[in-house]
Amino acid sequence: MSARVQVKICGINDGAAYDAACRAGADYVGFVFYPPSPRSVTPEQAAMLAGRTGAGRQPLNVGLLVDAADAEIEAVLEAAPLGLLQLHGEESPARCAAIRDRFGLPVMKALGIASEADLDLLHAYAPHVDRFLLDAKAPRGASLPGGNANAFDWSLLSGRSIPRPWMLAGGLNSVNVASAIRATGATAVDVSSGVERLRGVKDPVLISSFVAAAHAA
Ligand SMILES: O=C(O)c1ccccc1NCC(=O)[C@H](O)[C@H](O)COP(=O)(O)O
Repeated sequence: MSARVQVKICGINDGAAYDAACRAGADYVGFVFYPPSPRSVTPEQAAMLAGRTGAGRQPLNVGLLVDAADAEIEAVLEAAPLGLLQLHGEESPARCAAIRDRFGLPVMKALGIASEADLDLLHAYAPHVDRFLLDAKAPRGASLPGGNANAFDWSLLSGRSIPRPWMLAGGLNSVNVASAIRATGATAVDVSSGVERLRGVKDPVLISSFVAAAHAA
């Protein structure tokens, strides 16, 4: 029997969503430390959310940063108990390595995938990161580098060996997540827009149905 697919709910910014993710059995929750995002939280808000107990298992807290300077990462880590840093900007392999060394936390590099050429980058990053998050590229003119509800061509991943553990992201929801898992062989999935009622507002019912659909796949 194959292991259950892991689930990350990204962009948690209120207690009801955090509790719903815990109750549903999400493995990871993502806190967005990027003020232009409607999902953004302060380090103190993330700490409050991560400190909630009583709604089931505690997921691993993931801090999402976009081209953050060391001082910003330091300020986040002083307040928020994170277990994984998701780098979602233009961080180079060397910058990923420097962040991993300096802060002593595992690093997950997000890569936008639109073509085979984007997958070639995996090899440059692999020695310097612990995981990949394979996401759609932001559409031209998008205000955010991620969390845009668009999917990439999953067939690009079929038969590919990815040189680190990885999560599939981009335009997933409870209706398409099983097909996405079948098409790509993903063993972990990440969602943000697909569990929102309005942009930036998570819906506990959608969180629960997404996790159930991923686990049933
Ligand atoms: O979600 C954001 O607001 C965000 C802001 C800046 C950089 C990345 C961001 N989100 C990245 C994520 O991890 C999303 O979960 C991933 O892109 C999938 O998003 P969606 O297609 O909306 O499910």
